[in-house]
Amino acid sequence: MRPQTYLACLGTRPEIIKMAPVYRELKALGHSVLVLHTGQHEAVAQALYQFFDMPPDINIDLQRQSGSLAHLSAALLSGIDGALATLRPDVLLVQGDTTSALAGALIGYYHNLPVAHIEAGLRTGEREPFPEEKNRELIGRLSRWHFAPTRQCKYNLLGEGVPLAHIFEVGNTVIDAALWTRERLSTPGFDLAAELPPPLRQFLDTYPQQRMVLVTAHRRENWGQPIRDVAQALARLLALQENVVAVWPVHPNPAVRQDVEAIVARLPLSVRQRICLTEPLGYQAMIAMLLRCHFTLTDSGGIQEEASAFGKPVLVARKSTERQELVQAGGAVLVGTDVNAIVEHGHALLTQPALLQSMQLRQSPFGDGRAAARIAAILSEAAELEEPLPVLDWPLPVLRSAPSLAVFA
Ligand SMILES: CC(=O)N[C@@H]1[C@@H](OP(=O)(O)OP(=O)(O)OC[C@H]2O[C@@H](n3ccc(=O)[nH]c3=O)[C@H](O)[C@@H]2O)O[C@H](CO)[C@@H](O)[C@@H]1O
Repeated sequence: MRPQTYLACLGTRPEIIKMAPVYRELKALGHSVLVLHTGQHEAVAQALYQFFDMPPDINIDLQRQSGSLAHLSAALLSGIDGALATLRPDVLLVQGDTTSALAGALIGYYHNLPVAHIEAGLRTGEREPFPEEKNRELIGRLSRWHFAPTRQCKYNLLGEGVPLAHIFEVGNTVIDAALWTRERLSTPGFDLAAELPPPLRQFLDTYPQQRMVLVTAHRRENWGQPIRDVAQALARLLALQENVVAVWPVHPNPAVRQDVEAIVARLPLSVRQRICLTEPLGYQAMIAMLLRCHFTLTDSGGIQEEASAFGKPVLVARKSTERQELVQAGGAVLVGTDVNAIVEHGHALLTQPALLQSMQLRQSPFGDGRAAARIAAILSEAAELEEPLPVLDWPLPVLRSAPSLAVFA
């Protein structure tokens, strides 16, 4: 084996969760893996790095002057560029569709480094999710290895001209992370109560038997009225079902938090007391809540994937999804943020056991928990064969002579 140095460039909660299994597997094969934390999600990041035993080697001091994506991108580009001045990794690893991942891939390209894209090929084919859809398309144009979680993702990449030899269908590393974490929850001596924020602990003690709906909402396109509608729908659902409670880890974004809190504060006590709005949860607590819930109502990508690994039905609070596999397998319904649609589907899941059962998948369409091991093996094998590792050798086809316009008709 020829040991390589990999640089994982990442900065948000879901990237840390999804990169951790790859970090672990590459290290287990004897490679060196450096971690560059971009600082995009500061509040929750350090606890996650600690949980996954993946300490950052470099932290960018990200000065955010505003909420603007342009400022964020500019700061990330110069921060990652600066960090690379002192490092010479063989391969740059990026994950998913964040602004950190796009900036990392672009800087990799500027520095002539081969880029490996983990979770490649997800597409809605629409403008939304904004800006993630465009981020992942662009990362696709900059990457040497495309680690597609599903067959559909592989087809999406083939349709964009990525050569088959560069695409590897491996599953999603989030399933690895979720199954690993579930195992830790059952380690003798593990104290879940210590991982829960005290108000949530108290809430679960008050409602030990009640069916629980786990809610999250944070997508940019849902800010404002759509998230308020999700909160209204939840309130109506709980008003219809007295024996049901909800846990909602509210995204730290002040706009999201204020909206949700204001709506819940105005509800009658009989409903309000059955909704636990909590701060963002640590990963073990989050996995425990997923295992405990009846179903989840979410606009999060990672939660859809994790829920499928645990056989939990998902109501997807979005207009479009890049995770059609779950809808097609019957594990999720795309309900959007329409109040009536959410109430109708939520009520059906709470009152029709056969429907609930039909949505409890036995197998996740997103993988079997071995995605990271496959990724590490593929990268190691490439390092054996190629000297030096090629950066990008799949140029788009260029038309050398003007074709007749009929070709485009
Ligand atoms: C458009 C889209 O779908 N894009 C996705 C987006 O990520 P997302 O939508 O999945 O983002 P979030 O919902 O923030 O994170 C989810 C993770 O956080 C855990 N969690 C959540 C709440 C909490 O209180 N405590 C926690 O621990 C949770 O279990 C889960 O693992 O970016 C990723 C990175 O590139 C992409 O991979 C991915 O396609």
